[in-house]
Amino acid sequence: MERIYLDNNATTIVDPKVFQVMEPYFVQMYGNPNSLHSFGSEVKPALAQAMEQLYAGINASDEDDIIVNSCATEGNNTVIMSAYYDLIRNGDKNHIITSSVEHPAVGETCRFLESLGVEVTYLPVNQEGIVSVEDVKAAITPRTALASIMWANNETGMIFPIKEIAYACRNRGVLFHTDAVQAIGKLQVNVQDVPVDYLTFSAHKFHGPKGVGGLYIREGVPMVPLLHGGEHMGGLRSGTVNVAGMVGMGMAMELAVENLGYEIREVRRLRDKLEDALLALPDIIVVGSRSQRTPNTILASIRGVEGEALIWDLNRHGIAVSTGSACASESLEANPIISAIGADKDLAHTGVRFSLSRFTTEQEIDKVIALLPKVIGRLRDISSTYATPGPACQMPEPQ
Ligand SMILES: Cc1ncc(COP(=O)(O)O)c(CNc2co[nH]c2=O)c1O
Repeated sequence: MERIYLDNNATTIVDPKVFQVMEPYFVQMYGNPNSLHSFGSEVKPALAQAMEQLYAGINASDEDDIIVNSCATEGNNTVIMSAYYDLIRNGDKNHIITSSVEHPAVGETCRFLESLGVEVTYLPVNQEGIVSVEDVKAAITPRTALASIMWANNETGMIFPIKEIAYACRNRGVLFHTDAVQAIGKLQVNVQDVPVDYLTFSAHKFHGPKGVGGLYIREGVPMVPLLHGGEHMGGLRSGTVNVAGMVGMGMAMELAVENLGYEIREVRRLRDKLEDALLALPDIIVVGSRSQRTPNTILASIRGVEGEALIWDLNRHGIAVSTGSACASESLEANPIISAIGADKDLAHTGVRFSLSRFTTEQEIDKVIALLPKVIGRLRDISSTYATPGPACQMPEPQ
């Protein structure tokens, strides 16, 4: 059976060009870059080039740092724990600001710090699923150590006003971190234009390998390492460098920037084609306006159809989608994002996320469009809660 992959916000295929540059560092040039002999020294030029690609990809200046780690979960933990060690445990701060729709790598790390006595403000989102910069400003106190707000949400694709939030934090002397995992390769990320202090990303979200990520640290801002035990990454992240992974991530970053125009035009066109077909069916809503959304993502709520049921039915036809972050895929709980925007309980159990990539083809989208009415119709026919097409789905009234 031909399979169609529409879960790119969970992970992406490694671009063949990325795999090609990685391969030699598994079986030919496999030395440890810290070794003094030729096996170690021969890999250094590739690491230097990869670092240049990462700096160029987010327009970082030479004075800034980018540390290569294992993933965005590690990067998010590193930033938040650094704020705790440096500013809260050893300083006079005791407050962190984040949003109620962050990836668990931020949300659960903040909850862990609450167990250590840190005060955390979880900002709400509006019915579009977006955090307001006014809410960030209002939440800042003299004891706020850090604000951490994602650039784009992994379930809805909604893009947050990060430039405004970054300036609001800078003007009030608060360090600002953004989780840019769902932004790299989908919108322009320029740290000269957007004054973030920390920024995290993960290679497997933009056609690089799993198990390698990056943490950007602006010159002069504090960083207490999470991992100790060696001088790797200037002592900011100990552990033998994942040479092949770093080389692959550098190339993936270069290609992500190179293909941004295609993503914004062509991937968006295919996403809109699929979204239009979904909205032509009765009792379906999509979270958030397209103009405020990453070009590849649709979070749809399909009245009368449990999200998991639709996933399994589509999976039987070879189509891969998800109810949201893979981390939550096993749970049958209401989709927290749809709940957060104020939609009713029934809708919150019917969320399904479609996320495309530059490798998605028009033929694949056409096949999914042809199949959806049958799959949704079958599930509604056997649903105990869905009788006939209800009133056109209304987004909840603004509170
Ligand atoms: C915004 C965001 N931050 C952090 C992470 C964690 O990245 P990792 O540490 O490299 O895994 C993810 C992964 N998000 C998803 C993983 O599966 N479905 C998702 O939406 C994410 O979307």
